[in-house]
Amino acid sequence: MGFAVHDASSLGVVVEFGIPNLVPLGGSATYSELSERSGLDEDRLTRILRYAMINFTFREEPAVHVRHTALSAHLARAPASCDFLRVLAIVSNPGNVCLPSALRRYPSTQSLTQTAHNMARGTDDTFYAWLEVNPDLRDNFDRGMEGISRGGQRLQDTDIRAYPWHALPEGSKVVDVGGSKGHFVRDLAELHSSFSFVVQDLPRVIEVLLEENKQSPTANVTYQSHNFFDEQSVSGAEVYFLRHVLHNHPDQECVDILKALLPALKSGARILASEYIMPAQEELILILLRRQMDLMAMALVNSKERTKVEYSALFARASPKLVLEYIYQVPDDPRSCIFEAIYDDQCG
Ligand SMILES: C[S@@+](CC[C@H](N)C(=O)[O-])C[C@H]1O[C@@H](n2cnc3c(N)ncnc32)[C@H](O)[C@@H]1O
Repeated sequence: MGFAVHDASSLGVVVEFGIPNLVPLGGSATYSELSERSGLDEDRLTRILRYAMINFTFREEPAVHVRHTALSAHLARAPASCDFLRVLAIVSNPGNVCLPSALRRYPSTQSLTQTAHNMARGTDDTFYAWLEVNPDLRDNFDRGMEGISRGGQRLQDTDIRAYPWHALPEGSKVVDVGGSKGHFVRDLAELHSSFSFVVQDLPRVIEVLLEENKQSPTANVTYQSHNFFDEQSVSGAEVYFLRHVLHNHPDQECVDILKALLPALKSGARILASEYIMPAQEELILILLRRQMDLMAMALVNSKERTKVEYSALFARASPKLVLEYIYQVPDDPRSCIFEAIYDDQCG
């Protein structure tokens, strides 16, 4: 287990150098051909791939000829999965491996700047502030968020199916707070043409989005730079959607993010928080994945994956007027759920 870091590092090299797409799906390529195509020297490439083969990623048959397995062929066919794996490899895992020394230095802190990420990168910036000043890594991260949502372990289809979007009034406004590349909102916009959508994120993300969507803008989607710790700038929307935002923050910051929404809420407005939930009991593999995500949240942002009860408590701390109405799930994804809190100005 101590060496398992190289499961991740070898997989990281495979996706970083785009090896899945360099091996023909119906044939083979030699190490020397792959070295030439990828630009990685043959000796290192061979050793990396032979390690990856132990994890059933590629196989060698006959000697020095590399072929696909089901796993490597999946990577060739699913660029979205590779985008997310690249985030793990390039952005997250340097922080993940620093967890032991970070906890030795900071054994009990909730500070966003005393994390394994800070130790790994030698920076005093929070994870997201650091991404803002590293544009290549920022782009890599944003593509990965779209990748995990479109082809990875956190499909946004779950959010589209779990919540009764059709029951919202015609012409509803939905604000996707921390919406990254707007991938969720653009899919939802296709299904609900009467709604209008605002995607909010940090300036660097929105700059890139505006540029990318210049040619073919989606009619009812707009993009806006907004720091979600500041007072919400779009008032009177029907829905404020936070997908995978709270799990990146310690409790107090989550409460601050929710409180920053309050001045914009009309009575009946909904805050929807879509998150993984830490199960009480589940299949072993699902628990492992949740535990892995939980430790990554600890390593990068001093946060945690929370149980349903812990998420519910965050709404109550933000305001007694936020009434947790319902928790939505789809039967085929017990890992994810959408918490719906409705703002009731008569409460509290
Ligand atoms: C884990 S990603 C989730 C992205 C998207 N909601 C999804 O589900 O794919 C968290 C997002 O929050 C954004 N974010 C982080 N800090 C922020 C802040 N202070 N204000 C606004 N957005 C922020 C990040 O840039 C990132 O896009």
